[in-house]
This record gives sequence, structure tokens and C-alpha cells, in this order.
Amino acid sequence: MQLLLGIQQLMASHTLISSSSLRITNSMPIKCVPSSFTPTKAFSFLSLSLSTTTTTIPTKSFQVRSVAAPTESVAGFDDMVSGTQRKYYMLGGKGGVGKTSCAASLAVKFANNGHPTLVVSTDPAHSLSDSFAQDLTGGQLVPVEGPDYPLFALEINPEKAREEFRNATKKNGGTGVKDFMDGMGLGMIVEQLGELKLGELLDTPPPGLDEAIAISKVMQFLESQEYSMFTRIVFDTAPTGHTLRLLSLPDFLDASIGKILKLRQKIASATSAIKSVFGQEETQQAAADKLEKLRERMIKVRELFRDTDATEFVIVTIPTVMAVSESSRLSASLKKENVPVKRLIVNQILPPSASDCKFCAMKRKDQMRALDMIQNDPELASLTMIQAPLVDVEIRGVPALKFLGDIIWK
Ligand SMILES: Nc1ncnc2c1ncn2[C@@H]1O[C@H](COP(=O)(O)OP(=O)(O)OP(=O)(O)O)[C@@H](O)[C@H]1O
Repeated sequence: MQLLLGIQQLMASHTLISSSSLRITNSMPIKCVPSSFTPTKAFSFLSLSLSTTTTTIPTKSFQVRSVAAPTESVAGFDDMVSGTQRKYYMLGGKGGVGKTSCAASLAVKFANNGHPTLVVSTDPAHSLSDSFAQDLTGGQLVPVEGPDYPLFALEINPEKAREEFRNATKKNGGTGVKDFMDGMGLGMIVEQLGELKLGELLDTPPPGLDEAIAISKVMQFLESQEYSMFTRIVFDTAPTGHTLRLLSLPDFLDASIGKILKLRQKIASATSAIKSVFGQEETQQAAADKLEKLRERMIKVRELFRDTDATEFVIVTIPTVMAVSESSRLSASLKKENVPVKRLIVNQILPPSASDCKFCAMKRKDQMRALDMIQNDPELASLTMIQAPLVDVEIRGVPALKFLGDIIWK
């Protein structure tokens, strides 16, 4: 009820804050919060003021300007929604900025516009269930209730996926092989395998590995008929650090697995007779096939990331210096890796207020500084900036996500 109230109130103010090109000024006649407030109360208070004020809003004083100066204009939601060929959207950024909320809102909007949509979480923290306020756990396709057309969610369990990977590679590069090879005087080959650092990778996997394997798992799913219906796939990715490592992983794993497979082929003839005696040949072959499949999928993941026709990476940030700095680094890395990035969502911007209290005035000033920083950042200034307001209640459930989606995706 409270959520609906907040949403209705925000809808009333929607015309004031929804445009990506609107500048938020302090000229609107909205009361500010009393000095003894908590942040949560403060924003409820703001929206309450929005709904109860009877003063005419001086729209003239509400300046319109382009906050970011995109070098090339980026088509809006009409373009994102057009066509039935499959498109992938990956949303990423610093932890807690609103990646899941933005990804879920985009998925709802696609589904409401007629696209059978899949939203996938590769973030080990998994907040899709919380965001949709529905149980979407289990690592399987789960239908999301609410949108007009089919929307399914998939929360990949990176732990489970990594375990499968570990089991497959252990048979080739793990201790079982080492003992076996040592016994045959072929220990130096194992040393060569050691140089590939695959064992190290599996014992202390870098955070991006989970993500890479999770996405590889998604690719595996997507090869199946069951998934062919989806024309839009939205990824809610793990925080920035994971994403950056993920980008370099397909190349690394591709090279490592490639070398392992080559080495394996080299020794295959020398050891096949012995292996057949020990009855291990079949298992080895099965493991090698699994590795080869993983490698093929890694190549597909790498290609997918760079496919400008099918993929777009959307950076989500908040107006703070720290988040903007991180977004700038993320944007630079994505560009370096040739991953298509066009849009930057600046989430949680303070809604307009006529008479800010000290706290709100400071906060607003701080946010404006961060927005200016974006304008002057060589990596971010060229992206199309989408501003999303800080809403007075948590965004949970399909109606709330639809509301947020209508503000962000235009
Ligand atoms: N514009 C907004 N107004 C108000 N609350 C918001 C807004 N955007 C996100 N939130 C809230 O902020 C919290 C974090 O959002 P979300 O889970 O989407 O972030 P995230 O970047 O995916 O986090 P994580 O990195 O932990 O996965 C949630 O409680 C969400 O409801």
C-alpha cells in the first residue's frame, strides 16, 4: 500500500523528473524535511509534499538542458525494442548502485512490449528474487508473474557451475593426472601444465571466474531449444571488479584450455596403451570433450561481448565521486575490450525540492558535483546519460519495476 502510494505520488511528479535531459533545479515549491529526520522518512516526506502541495509549479523556471553531451545520438527504447532478432543487454556497475533494479525494470519493459524475455543473474549475491518479490531461485527457468508477455528469470549458481568445471578439468590437469603421469615418467608435462596456472586458478579462483563460468553456463542453456523463444536477454551482472576480470577471462581460458588440449593430444599416443590397461581412456576422453565444449563456449561468450548488433553493455552508477570514478574506469576497460557501451544510468538522483534543509542542500550539491564530473569525464561524457530519481521506497515487485522502467527506458 505504502509502495503504491509512493509510486502514485511519484507518478504525479513524473513529468518533472522523468526526462533524461531535465536539469533538476531547486525552484520547485516543495517543502523540505524538518531538521530531525531519518533519510527514509525524508523521502516519504518529499513525495508527500509533492502530492499535497496546491501551489502551481512554475514550469518556466524548470530548465531543460542536455546533461551529457553525446558525441553521437543514441536511439532510445524504440530502437531497443524493435526487431525480433535476439538482443542481449548487460547491466553492470559498482555494488549497490541499482544494477538489479535497472535490469529487472528493463526486462519487465521488454516483456510488456511483446518480447518473450529472459532476465539472468550472474551476481553471486542474487537479488533478482528480492527485486521481483518472487522466489526465482533454483538455477532453473522460473516464470515471473505480472508482465503482459512471458518473462522468465534464471539465477545461475556460480558455485555449482564452478564445481562442474573443476571436476572436468581435474581429470586433465589435476592431481589425478599428475600422479598418473609421474608414474609414467612424464612429470615434466605436468610441470608444463602447471605453468598454465590452471590449477592455481581452480584452487583460488578469481572472482571473475565464477562470472565467466556462469555466463558460459547461460550459453549452454541458450543452445537448447527450450530457450529459443527468448528475443531479449537481460543480464544482471556482478559488481565492476568481477566484470572487468570476466572480460579478460575468455581469452585466458581459451588459451589455457587450448594448450591443455594440445598437450593432451601429444601424450595421447604415448599413453593410450597404458591408459586402456588402467581403464581410464574413456574418462579422459569425456573430460577432454567437456573441456573442448567449455572452450567453444568461451569463444562464443567473447564474441557475444563484442557483437555491436546484438549486445549492449549499460553502465549503472550513482551521483557520487567514487561511483563516477569507478564507472569511468569500467567504461575505459569496456572500450579497450571493444564491448559496445552507449548508455550510462545515473540512479538515485535526489528529486527536486523548493527549500532544501541543510542535509538535502549538501547532498544535492554533492550530486551536482558528481554530475558535472560525468560531463567532464573523457570516458563518460560521450555516453547518453539517463537520470533516474531516488524513490522514497524500495523498488520491489513488478508494478514498481514497471514504474521505474518507464522513467529510465524511453
Ligand atoms: N532509484 C532508486 N530509488 C530508491 N531505491 C532504489 C533505487 N534504485 C535502487 N534502489 C534500491 O537500492 C537497493 C540496491 O539496489 P539493487 O539491488 O538494484 O542494486 P545492485 O547494484 O544490483 O546491488 P548489488 O551490487 O548488491 O547486486 C535496493 O534496495 C533497491 O530497491
